[in-house]
Amino acid sequence: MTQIRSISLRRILDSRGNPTVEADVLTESGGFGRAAAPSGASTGEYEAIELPPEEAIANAREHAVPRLLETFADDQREVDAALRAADGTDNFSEIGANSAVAISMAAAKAGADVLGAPLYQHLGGAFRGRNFPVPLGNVIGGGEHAKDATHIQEFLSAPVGAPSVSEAVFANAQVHGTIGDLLDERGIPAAKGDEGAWAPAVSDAEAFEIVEEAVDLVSDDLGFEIGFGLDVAAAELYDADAGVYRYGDEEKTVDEQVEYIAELVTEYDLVYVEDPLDENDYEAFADLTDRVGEQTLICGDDLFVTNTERLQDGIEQGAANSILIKPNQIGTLTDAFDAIELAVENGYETVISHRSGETEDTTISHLAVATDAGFIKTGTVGGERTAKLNELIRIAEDAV
Ligand SMILES: C=C(OP(=O)(O)O)C(=O)O
Ligand SMILES: [Mg+2]
Repeated sequence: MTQIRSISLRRILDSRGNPTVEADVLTESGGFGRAAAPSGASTGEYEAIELPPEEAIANAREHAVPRLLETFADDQREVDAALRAADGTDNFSEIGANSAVAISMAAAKAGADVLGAPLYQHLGGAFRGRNFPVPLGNVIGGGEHAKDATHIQEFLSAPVGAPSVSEAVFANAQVHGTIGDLLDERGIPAAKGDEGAWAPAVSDAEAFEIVEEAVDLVSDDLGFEIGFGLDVAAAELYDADAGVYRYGDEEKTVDEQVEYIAELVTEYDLVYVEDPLDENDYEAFADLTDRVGEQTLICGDDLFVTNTERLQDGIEQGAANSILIKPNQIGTLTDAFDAIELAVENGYETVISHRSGETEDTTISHLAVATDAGFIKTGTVGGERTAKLNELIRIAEDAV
C-alpha cells in the first residue's frame, strides 16, 4: 500500500479546444498517474455536474486534495470514497465531476504503477475475463455533434464478426474511409463532426443507405460480419411540452417513435440502438425492449447516466438491456464499476464510452478490458479517438 504524496491539477485542452481538467497523482513510493476529464455535448439531464475547469480545480484543491493525501493510491475504493466525502453532494456539484473523475482515474494509474501492473490488470485483477470489446465506430453523425447533418446523432459501425480487436479497429477505419468515397461519388460534401464522423447534410434515410452499403462492401472485402447501430440521442429530439420527437419539420408521437425504431431494427438488422427514446421515458424504453430486445441491444446512455439507482429503476421496469458507461457521468471509477457490476448481475450488456469532447487519455480502453465489456464506443478516426483504439491494440498484444 502506498500513500498519495501529491496531486497536481491543471487546465489542458480537449479535442474541441475547450479547457478541461488534468490530474497528476504521485505516491510516496514514486508511483505516478496522469488522467484527464472528457466532456459531453449531448449531456444527460441527470449526469454529475461538470464545473468550469478553473472552479473545479480551485474547489478540488481546497476540499479534496488534503483529504486524499491520507489515502492509498492502490485502494481505489478508498480514494473514491474520499472524493465523495470531500465533495459532500450526490452529484459532485462542489468539486466538479471533471476534477473528481480526473483524480479518480489518475489515482488508478498511480496504483497500477505502484504495483508494476498495466492498468487493465490492476482494475480487472486475476479473474478478469479474456474477451475484448467490439469497438463501435462512429462513421456518420449529426445531432448535437455537427450542425446541418443527420438528426440521428451517431451511425456506428459494429464489426461483430472480427476475429480480433485489431482487425475490428481497422475494419471501422475502412468503413469510415469507404463512406468518404461513397459521399464523394454522390457529390455530397462532408465536414467532420466532433467525434471525427462524417457530417454530411443528408437525410437520416440517405445516411442509412450509405452506411449499409459501406458496411456491406467492407464486410465482403474482409470476410467477416460487420453490422451497424445507432445513437439516436433522442432526448435532444424530444419536445417535452408537445410530447413529440422532432426530426426537423417532421414529428413523431412516442408510439410512432417506438414503431419507427422497431422497424429500423428489423429493416437494417441493427445490432445496437442507444437512447432511442427520451431519458425520462422508462415506459417507452420498456415497450421497445419488449418488442426488439431479443434482436438487438437497446442501450441507455442519458437514460442511466452510469448511475446505479437509475439502472436499478430500469432493471425493475425492463427498460433497455444494455448500459453505456461513461465514468465522468458519475464522477469516479468506483461508481462506474458499481454500475457495471449491477448491469452484469442483471444480464445487461455493458458498453464503455468516450465523450464527444475528449483528450488523449486511454483509461476507458483499460476499463473495457478489465471489466470484460462487450463493446467500447470510442470513435474511429482523430487523435483523441485513435489514442484509445491503439491502446486497445497494445493491450491485446500484452494480454495474450
Ligand atoms: C458520446 C456521446 O456524446 P456526448 O459525449 O456529447 O454526450 C453520446 O451521446 O453517447
Ligand atoms: Mg449517447
